[in-house]
Amino acid sequence: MKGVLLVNLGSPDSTKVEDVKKYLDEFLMDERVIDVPWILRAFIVKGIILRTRPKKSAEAYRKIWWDEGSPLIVLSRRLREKVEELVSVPVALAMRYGNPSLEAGLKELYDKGVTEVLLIPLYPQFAMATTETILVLAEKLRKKLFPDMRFTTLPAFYNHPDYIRVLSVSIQETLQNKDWEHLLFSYHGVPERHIRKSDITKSHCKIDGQCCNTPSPAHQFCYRHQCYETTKQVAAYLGLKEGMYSTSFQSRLGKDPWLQPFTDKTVAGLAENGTKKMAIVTPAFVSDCLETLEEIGMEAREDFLEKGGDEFHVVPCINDRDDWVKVLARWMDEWAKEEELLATN
Ligand SMILES: C=CC1=C(C)c2cc3[nH]c(cc4nc(cc5[nH]c(cc1n2)c(C)c5CCC(=O)O)C(CCC(=O)O)=C4C)c(C)c3C=C
Ligand SMILES: [Fe+2]
Ligand SMILES: [Fe+2]
Repeated sequence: MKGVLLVNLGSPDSTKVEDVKKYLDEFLMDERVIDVPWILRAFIVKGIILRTRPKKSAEAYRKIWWDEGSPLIVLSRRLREKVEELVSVPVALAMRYGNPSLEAGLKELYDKGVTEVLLIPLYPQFAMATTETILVLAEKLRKKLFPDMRFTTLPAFYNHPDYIRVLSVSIQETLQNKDWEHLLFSYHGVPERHIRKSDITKSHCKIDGQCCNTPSPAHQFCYRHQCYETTKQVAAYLGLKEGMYSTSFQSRLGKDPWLQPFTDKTVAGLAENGTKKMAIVTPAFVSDCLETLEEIGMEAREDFLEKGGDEFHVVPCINDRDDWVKVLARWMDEWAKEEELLATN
């Protein structure tokens, strides 16, 4: 029997400092997130980051937490419920870190008799720190606990026409009747090293002005290329002219070089250069979360207005929009009917 597992990043169980610490410990000790040898990672994470960050992050989570819980979890649950109503196979939900765990999600399907699983990492663009770590853990759990299960993975959908349409329409709807001079596409950042590590050609990704526009097999796993491609295709769909939009990367951590330009500097620069009305969309996130609601919706907004901007419009993530639910359900049905996944890719 077939079934689907939707997998998102995860959140702490509550906004208590100890729960945030437990979540950050599991998240940041992942070798695909902080990709240094274990001993150094343990020193950085346990010896430095976990001493101060949980308190600060817990305060940030408190500002965005909903009565039902973490926005990311609540929105992912709503997505699962809505999708399951439209498809003929069971759909479970799991988080890479925290709860409901990947193990619990697989077990839920297994207990229903599912042995053929479609894994859907809820990330439009591939990254070692997101998609890859889900697939690695899922395979580890399969081997150990569910050896008769078989997995198929939904490929990154950063350029799929259905996804581009849903994202573009969500932008159109949010910005209709609003004035804006510049639309910023802000993606979660990653260290530059992650891009080089995922380069299957070992020589393509120079992280310069050219590589992401030069066709290469490396782009199948290049987060930076995939982000720029999402921007390009949405801009084409919306008919945006050059100069009206740009791409940036947010949420950096630590001292390594991370993908640039940075969102905070870009937002400040726009205000300082006289942009009065801006809009921002965050396509690396399918569900609204700490990084969109607090970092963009609160911090970036405040900074833009303080530096002279007048209007700051935030486009919500695609969350559980009906058109997105229908697209996901169609992809699942195509897989269940053994058609080629994302055949238009
Ligand atoms: C080295 C650190 C990090 C990498 C690499 C990274 C990549 C990455 N993350 C997301 C999506 C999300 N990240 C979120 C929170 C978050 N991310 C990091 C660090 C890295 N992320 C931290 C420390 C945190 C926790 C919050 C904080 O203390 O600032 C979230 C929000 C989770 C929530 O509960 O709301 C998401 C979603 C992507 C897509 C990505 C690489 C492409
Ligand atoms: Fe992150
Ligand atoms: Fe590139």
